[in-house]
Amino acid sequence: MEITTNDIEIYFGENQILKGIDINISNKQFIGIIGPNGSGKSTLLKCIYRILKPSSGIVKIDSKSIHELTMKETAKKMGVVAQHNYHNFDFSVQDMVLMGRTPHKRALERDNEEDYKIMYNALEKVGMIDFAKRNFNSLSGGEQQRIILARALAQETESLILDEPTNHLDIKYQLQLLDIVKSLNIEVVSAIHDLNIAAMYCDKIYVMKNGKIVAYGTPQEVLTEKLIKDVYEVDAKVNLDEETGELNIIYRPNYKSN
Ligand SMILES: Nc1ncnc2c1ncn2[C@@H]1O[C@H](COP(=O)(O)OP(=O)(O)OP(=O)(O)O)[C@@H](O)[C@H]1O
Repeated sequence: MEITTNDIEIYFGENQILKGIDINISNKQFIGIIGPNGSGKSTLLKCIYRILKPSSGIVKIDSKSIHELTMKETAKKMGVVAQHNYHNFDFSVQDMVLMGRTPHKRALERDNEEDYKIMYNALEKVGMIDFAKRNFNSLSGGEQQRIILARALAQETESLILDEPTNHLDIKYQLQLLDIVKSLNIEVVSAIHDLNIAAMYCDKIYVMKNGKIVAYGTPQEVLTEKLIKDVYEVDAKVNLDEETGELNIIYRPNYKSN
């Protein structure tokens, strides 16, 4: 499946937050979106998963505008793991994950055995099976994040949209979450702050600054010392591990530069 955005612009009041964004997510690639705080990453993702309507431009799934699709059709195509998980109602963990099945069901159709199987599989996959009966709001931030991933897995979509999915996670679960996502072998687009994580998992990276895409390419092409300085105003040393071919980014704090 393919997701594209054509010349997306969005204003909040007089402020233009996205200034003509063209991106493409296809070929089962893991696409990262990086950029400083406030550069527009979440806003772009929200346009893709239909929380926001762009002021102009279109988002397409397989060359069809998403606004020609029903919400249910969209929810069969893309699952979302976003940053804020606050829920007013205190659902049980298993009910949260079963919600992922909604797009596959008719109105008022009850969850069947197959849905329960998918829910338990998803909980197993994220290592949260023992939490099935707990209340979602009683979980830690990291546990909640893994449940939200389980819900997206239960949705069995053709693509995933992730907005800082590893925010609350310790390093083990950061890697676990992204390993699970990577193993799905579907199109993924993810906003990521940690550049080393981006280097490890992304096939391609878009770099945003002030509402524009300022660079695009493989991690090795994009994550240069110059770009990190230009975009983040941070001095860094980028090493390429010859054995693994992996990038390793080390930051230089200001107090060490003087
Ligand atoms: N509903 C809104 N009304 C007004 N301004 C908004 C709204 N939503 C976002 N913004 C502004 O748009 C800009 C981009 O926000 P966005 O959340 O997309 O950035 P981001 O790159 O995801 O940042 P972060 O790395 O901090 O999560 C910010 O300056 C933010 O304050």
